[in-house]
Amino acid sequence: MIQALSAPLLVFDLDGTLADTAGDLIATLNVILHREGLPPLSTQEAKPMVGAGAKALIERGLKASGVTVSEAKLEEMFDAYLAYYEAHICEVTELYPGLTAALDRFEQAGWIFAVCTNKIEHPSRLLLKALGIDTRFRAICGKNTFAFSKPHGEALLQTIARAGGDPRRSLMVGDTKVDIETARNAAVPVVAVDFGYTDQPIAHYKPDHVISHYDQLWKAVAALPFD
Ligand SMILES: O=C(O)COP(=O)(O)O
Ligand SMILES: [Mg+2]
Repeated sequence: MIQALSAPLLVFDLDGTLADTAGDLIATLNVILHREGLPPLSTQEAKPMVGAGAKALIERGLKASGVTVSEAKLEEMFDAYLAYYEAHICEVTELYPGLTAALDRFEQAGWIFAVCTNKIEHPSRLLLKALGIDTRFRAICGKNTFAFSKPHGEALLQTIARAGGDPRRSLMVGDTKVDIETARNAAVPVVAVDFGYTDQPIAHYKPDHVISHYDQLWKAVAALPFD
C-alpha cells in the first residue's frame, strides 16, 4: 500500500522571526524594572536578551542592573510581567515584511505551518490573533506547552507531531542560537532570519541558510535537500 506523505511543514519561531515584538517586550520589562526602582534598558541593550522566554528576559534585565532576586520575587515579577504584557501585547508589534506573502506562496504549494516559541502559549495565541495570522498555524506551542522547551529538540518534535507533520518533511525558521540548537537537536534543517534578536550575527551559529527578507525564503527552502 502506498502511504500518503504528510504535508511539508514550516515551523516558525515567534519573537524576532514572525513579528518584531521587541518594542512591546522591552516596554513591559521596563515597566517591571521601574516598579522595582530600577532604570529602563534601551531597546538596543535589551534586544539580545530576548529568546529564552520572559522569565529569562527579566533575569537578564535585572542582571544588567547588577541585581539578583529570590526565586519567589522572580515569580512575582514574572506574573506582573505577563499581566502587563497581555494587556499591551500589540501596541508597536508588527509582522516582518513579506511574511504573509511568503505564507501564501508556501500554502499554495501545499505546505502547512506551526509555531514553536519560548513565549508562554497564551500570550503567543493572543498576539498571533491580534496580528491576524493565528488561524494559519496547525499548532501554536509555547514554553509551557510541553514538558520540554527550546533548545530541547523535543519541543520542536512535539510541535511537529501536534501539527500533523513529519520531522523528515519539516523545517525550522528562527532568529537565535536557541532556534538553531533546537533544530539540530531534533535533526531538522533550519533557516535563520538575520533581522531578529541574536547576540551575534546569526551566521555564526551555522544555520543551513540565512535570509534577510521573507521573499528569500522560497529559494532558501528549495536549496535544501527535502523529500
Ligand atoms: O520571548 C522570548 O524570549 C522568546 O520567544 P521566541 O522563542 O518566539 O523567540
Ligand atoms: Mg526568536
